[in-house]
Amino acid sequence: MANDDDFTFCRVGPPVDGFEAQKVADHINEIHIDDENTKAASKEVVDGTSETHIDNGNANAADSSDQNGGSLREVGASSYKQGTVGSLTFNVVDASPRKEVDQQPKQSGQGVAGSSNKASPETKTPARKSAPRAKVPFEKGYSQMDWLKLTRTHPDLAGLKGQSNRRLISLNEVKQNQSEGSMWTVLKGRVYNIAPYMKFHPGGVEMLMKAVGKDCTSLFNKYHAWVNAEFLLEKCLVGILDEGQ
Ligand code: HEM
Repeated sequence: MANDDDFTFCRVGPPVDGFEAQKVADHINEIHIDDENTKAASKEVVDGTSETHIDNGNANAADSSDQNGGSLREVGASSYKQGTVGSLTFNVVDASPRKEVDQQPKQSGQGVAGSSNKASPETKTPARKSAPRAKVPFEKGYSQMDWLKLTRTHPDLAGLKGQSNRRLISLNEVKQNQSEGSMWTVLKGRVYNIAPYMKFHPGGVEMLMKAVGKDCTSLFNKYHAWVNAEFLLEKCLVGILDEGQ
């Protein structure tokens, strides 16, 4: 060995047969290294002056650095320590696999994908069950913006021809309006002519056709309770459903 004062060793075991530790260090039994990864104490051969205690953990890092002049550095997946005892310097390399504690923050980062972090309730991301989207690409000129423009410019989208839209309408009358320009539906107690909205409906014509001639409130709520139909269909209002009939 070129420099007798410099020891570098990797997690050595207890002295092997025939090796007399006492000849190398007087206080060999007072020296121990606690490794949190294994909790197994390894006895190291150094020139002990007083008890030397090295913890492989952040909480006690001061023990190793301050008292013994050692330092802790992270080298890839292993930890690497350098310490001094008396005039001797020594290095401890822990090449054991990283503990689960180190892996936990990484797992919580993956929580968004909602896959493999079942063990910890804190890191669990609530699984959001949403219905599969069934939006239909709109034809040119039939976007929601185009619909809003039309509602502002068209004089009679409902097809009222001068009639009041506060009129009470029976469900029977709603059923009778299922022709091309006059497709009535009931939504939340109001009767609308949805014929002009057909090609603008983001869920497609086929879906909206299911609403024609009947009360579509439950279907509407099933797919998109959040949609503000009162606003969207304001100009399509024909009347109020006569609940009594
Ligand atoms: C009667 C008035 C209705 C209006 C004003 C209306 C309006 C809308 C609007 C604004 C959207 C886009 C929602 C979004 O982007 O989040 C939409 C999507 C949709 N609508 Fe309607 N809708 C009506 C009725 C219905 C009915 C009766 C059905 C089913 C039979 C239906 C089925 C759908 C579907 C499947 C979508 C696509 C949902 C998605 O993107 O996840 N709609 N509708």
